[in-house]
Amino acid sequence: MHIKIGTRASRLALWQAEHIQRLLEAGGLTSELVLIETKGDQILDRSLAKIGSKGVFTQELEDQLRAGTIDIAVHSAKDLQSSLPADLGIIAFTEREQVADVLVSRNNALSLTSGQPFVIGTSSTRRVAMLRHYCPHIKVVDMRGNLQTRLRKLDEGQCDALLLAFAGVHRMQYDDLIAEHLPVADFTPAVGQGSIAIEAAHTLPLDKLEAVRRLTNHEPTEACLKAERAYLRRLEGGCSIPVFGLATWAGQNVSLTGGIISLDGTQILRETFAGPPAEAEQLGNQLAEHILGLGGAEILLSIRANL
Ligand SMILES: NCc1[nH]cc(CCC(=O)O)c1CC(=O)O
Repeated sequence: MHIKIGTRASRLALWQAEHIQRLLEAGGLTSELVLIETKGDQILDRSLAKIGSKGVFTQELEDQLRAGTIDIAVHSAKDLQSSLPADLGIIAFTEREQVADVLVSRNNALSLTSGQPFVIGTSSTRRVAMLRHYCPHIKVVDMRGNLQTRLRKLDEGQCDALLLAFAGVHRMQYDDLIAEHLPVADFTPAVGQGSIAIEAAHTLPLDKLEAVRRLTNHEPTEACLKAERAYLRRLEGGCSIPVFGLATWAGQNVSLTGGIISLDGTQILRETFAGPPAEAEQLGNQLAEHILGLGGAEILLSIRANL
């Protein structure tokens, strides 16, 4: 069996696609990569929040899934919108990498807890809001582009440090630049961070779907991501809304922590619910209802009005 894998062409996207290739190859499947450019790769002068987050890194891949020119599309789970079109679905989530955000700098002595002021480059509304909340002494500058572009801007002196997902930094082998791992209890990651999602059209032949799923899907991660994504979906948050969520597999249960933070960092809500993995999506929905009831609905309205 031969699988055509659609992927973006950034180094991180290629690492992810090649990771999937290795998993397929270990099970005796051959595959090829089809490189596809998305709007998010082309438009680099505007913030993601302004482009509109919906499908900005995924639309062109989804078009080719429908056309059948690729069998599967590989995405960072974090970049995949929480509601997929009816004719597409996620068929697998890979085992999750460490989920935390890390502080990346040429100066390994930098620390967010030391109280020393410095400048961080990030374009993530979640990270900006959390920095304002937990680290008001830190100045934040907007910084887009792929990892390599951001590191170049760091070296040009546009900032002293970046705030990034450990998963991407590690996969690109920049571990030497990690000055600090941030605690997930405060800097709760974005939904899906650290896992790779495989998307397919419902027209994908069943034998291919089953083979890909058997070789790449990690069930505990899948249950966690279902809970997180249901939470995000209920809040209708794309990746540009500062909603966060992290589920872990705890004994027999999935434990889901999720919340929302206002853009200026002044208001933050975060709660934890647990339940059986078979009801992961209900768990996400229940937590979302709870957060909305606590005042999350008002925070969400003001975020939408200000993005
Ligand atoms: N939004 C961009 C993006 N999508 C996935 C990752 C990192 C790897 C991952 O979490 O899967 C990143 C960069 C970052 O946030 O640092």
